[in-house]
Amino acid sequence: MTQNKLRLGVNIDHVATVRNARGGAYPDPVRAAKLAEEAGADGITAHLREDRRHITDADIDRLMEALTVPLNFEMAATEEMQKIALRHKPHAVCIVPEKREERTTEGGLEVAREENRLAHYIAPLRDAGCRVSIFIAADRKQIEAAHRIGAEVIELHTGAYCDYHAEARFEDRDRELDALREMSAYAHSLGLEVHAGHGLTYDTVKPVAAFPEVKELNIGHFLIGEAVFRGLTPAVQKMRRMMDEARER
Ligand SMILES: CC(=O)[C@@H](O)[C@H](O)COP(=O)(O)O
Ligand SMILES: NCC(=O)COP(=O)(O)O
Repeated sequence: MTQNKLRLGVNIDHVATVRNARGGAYPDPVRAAKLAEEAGADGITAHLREDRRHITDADIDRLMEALTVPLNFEMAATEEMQKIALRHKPHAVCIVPEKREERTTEGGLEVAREENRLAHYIAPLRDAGCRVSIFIAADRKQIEAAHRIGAEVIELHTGAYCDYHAEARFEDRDRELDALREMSAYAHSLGLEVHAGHGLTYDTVKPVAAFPEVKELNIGHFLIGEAVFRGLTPAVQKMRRMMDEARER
C-alpha cells in the first residue's frame, strides 16, 4: 500500500433502506459490509439517523462485532448519539447535520455558529479514542471552525458537485469542483485530514479522487444501486479501480 493511497469507505445505509421497506431482516447491511470489505473497501460507513429510517441501533451493534475494517459512524450532534458512540467507541465518528424532513443530507454542518457547543460535544468522543470528523461544505469559514474545535478530520460534501453534473449544469459543477479542490488543499495546510463524499458515482469520482490531499472517499447510495445491476463485489471493485487510476495520474 503506497502512502498516497486513497481509502474507500463504503456506506451501506441503503441496504437497510431496502430491508426496511418490508420490515424484516433481508437484505442484511452487515452482510453487504462484509462483502464490501472483501471487495476492497478500506472502511465501512453507516449513518444512524435520529428517525432510524435506514440503519438501526442493532445494525451498529452487529457492525461493531463483525467488521475487520474501521467503522465510520455518522451521526447528528445529539446527546442520544453521543451516548451510543461512547458505548461503541468506533474508529471514527463523523458529525453530520440532520433535518428530519430532508430526503438526504442536504448541506454541511454549521460549525462556525455552533463552535462552543460542538467543541464541548466532540471532546469526550476524542477522549474515548474516536477520530472525530466533521461533514462540511467546501467553505473556508467552516473549515477554520472545524480546526478550532479540535476535529482531526473534515469530510467535504460533494453532493452539489454531483447534482450539477447530473443536471448537466457544467459551469456550476466546475465551480463546485474548484471550491472542493481549493478547500481540500486549505484544510490539509491546517493539518486536517481531508475526506470527501456524498452522491459520488463512476461519472463523478475521478476528479475528486485526483485531489492529492484527499485521503478517503465515502460512497454509498450509488454503489448499492449499482449492485442491483452488476452485484456489490464488482460494483465496489470498479469504484476502487477508478479511484486508483485517478490517483496514479
Ligand atoms: C452524511 C452522508 O452523506 C451520508 O450519511 C449519506 O447521506 C447517507 O445517508 P442519507 O442518504 O440518509 O442522507
Ligand atoms: N458521507 C457520505 C457517505 O457516507 C455516502 O454518501 P452517498 O454516496 O450515500 O450519497
